[in-house]
Amino acid sequence: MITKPKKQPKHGMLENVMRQFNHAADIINLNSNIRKILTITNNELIIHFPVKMDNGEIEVFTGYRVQHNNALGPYKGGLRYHPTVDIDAAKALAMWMTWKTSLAGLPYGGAKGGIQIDPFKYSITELERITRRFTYALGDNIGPEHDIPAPDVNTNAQTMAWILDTYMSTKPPTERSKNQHVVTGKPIGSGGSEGRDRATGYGVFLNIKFWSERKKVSLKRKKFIVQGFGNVGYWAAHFLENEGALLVGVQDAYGSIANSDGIMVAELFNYSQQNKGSILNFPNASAFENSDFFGLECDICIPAALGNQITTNNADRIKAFLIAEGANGPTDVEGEEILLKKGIGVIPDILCNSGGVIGSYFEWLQNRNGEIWQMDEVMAKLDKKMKEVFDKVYDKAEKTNGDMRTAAFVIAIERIEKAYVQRGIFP
Ligand SMILES: NC(=O)C1=CN([C@@H]2O[C@H](COP(=O)(O)OP(=O)(O)OC[C@H]3O[C@@H](n4cnc5c(N)ncnc54)[C@H](O)[C@@H]3O)[C@@H](O)[C@H]2O)C=CC1
Ligand SMILES: O=C(O)CCC(=O)C(=O)O
Repeated sequence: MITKPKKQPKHGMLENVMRQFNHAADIINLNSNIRKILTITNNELIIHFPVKMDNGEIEVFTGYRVQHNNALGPYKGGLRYHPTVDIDAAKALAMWMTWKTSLAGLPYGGAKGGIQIDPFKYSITELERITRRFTYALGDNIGPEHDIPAPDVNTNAQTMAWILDTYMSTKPPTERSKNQHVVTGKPIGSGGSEGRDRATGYGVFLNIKFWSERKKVSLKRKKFIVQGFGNVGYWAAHFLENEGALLVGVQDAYGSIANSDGIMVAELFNYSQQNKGSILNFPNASAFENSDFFGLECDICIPAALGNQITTNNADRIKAFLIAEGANGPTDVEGEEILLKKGIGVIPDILCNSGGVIGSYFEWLQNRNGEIWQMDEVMAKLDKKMKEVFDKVYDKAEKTNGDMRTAAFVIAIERIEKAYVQRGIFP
């Protein structure tokens, strides 16, 4: 069994998102001044901050927050704790957030950030101090009506609760309760919303379902594989299994497992919870080489881990008829060209994983309005919104005889372009 963490992908996401943007901008002949604005990020913050470790030593960490564009509303996007977080990764991920929130019709711009850290090397008390010091250092560069972080890779509701508490403690007592929506993805008891935990994975599932309905394909007994069995991968697998599909392969940071007869999602989840979040050595599946993962026999493939996973190295070996991008930027431009040539459907990240930020928007609205929505209400609203956005993208791709990513980018960019033009900046 493979026991060492996998080699992480090289950075290249910034180049990827820029190529995706420029391709769509060329197609719509985007106003050159607006293109200039959207090509750069508004603000880039790099923070070096010291934290006392459990052994009394000081360690200095590097955190990032990049705010790409806020033409449509406050900056919005997650915080990632991972060794690959750097300024280029944060810029790329912030840009994808701008296109995602615009495509979803939300009143938000795009941002992203995080800390360059392997969180598994630190104790929970150290992670709390690191998060609090980072929040303190960010100061009013975040804020409920300015820039609203949320969970991403290796951050969760607990991380958001620490950020909320630290941010609130910097405000006068009379202001504190007005700041609950400075982060989303909080625990339910601290202003979090029902359904936000599953919103991204549920959105991935819905996109697969809507796509299959359009193609008149049943999901019953369809085999699927998932890369990344964290928040997004687990919930997407859970909902797909409920629909009758069969999980046959999983890869996480530690290794790959497969069983062509099916892996029970709940069993694997319970196992990974007791195994420090890893699927390694799961008894009801066999381990195999990481490099063979995307070549597994299956119908649907869900990359739900990091960027640049489907590339020229493996795209031609993919057997699935559909790629549903749970992760941000999992497919690079050349990889996608190969997939499209092979006739494989690709539901692009800015559509496929947008259930998360839509769920965050619902949380933010509840906090702002002093409301508490029930789970069924949240899920019904998410369903409705995802269907609207999916239909827009699918119809546009069909009408223009193009791919869904280009269609999604065109819709997203045109909405921002319209906002700039309406304000009279670019007559
Ligand atoms: N959490 C959210 O609401 C949203 C997350 N996303 C994107 O979904 C992806 C996954 O995020 P989460 O599930 O929240 O993170 P997570 O931290 O909950 O889970 C990440 C999973 O990926 C695995 N992983 C890490 N490195 C890997 C590698 N090199 N190869 C294979 N697996 C690897 C981990 O072992 C873990 O199972 C990221 O790209 C994130 O940006 C997108 C929209 C919203
Ligand atoms: O929920 C949010 O605000 C953003 C989640 C996120 O980081 C993403 O969609 O990539």
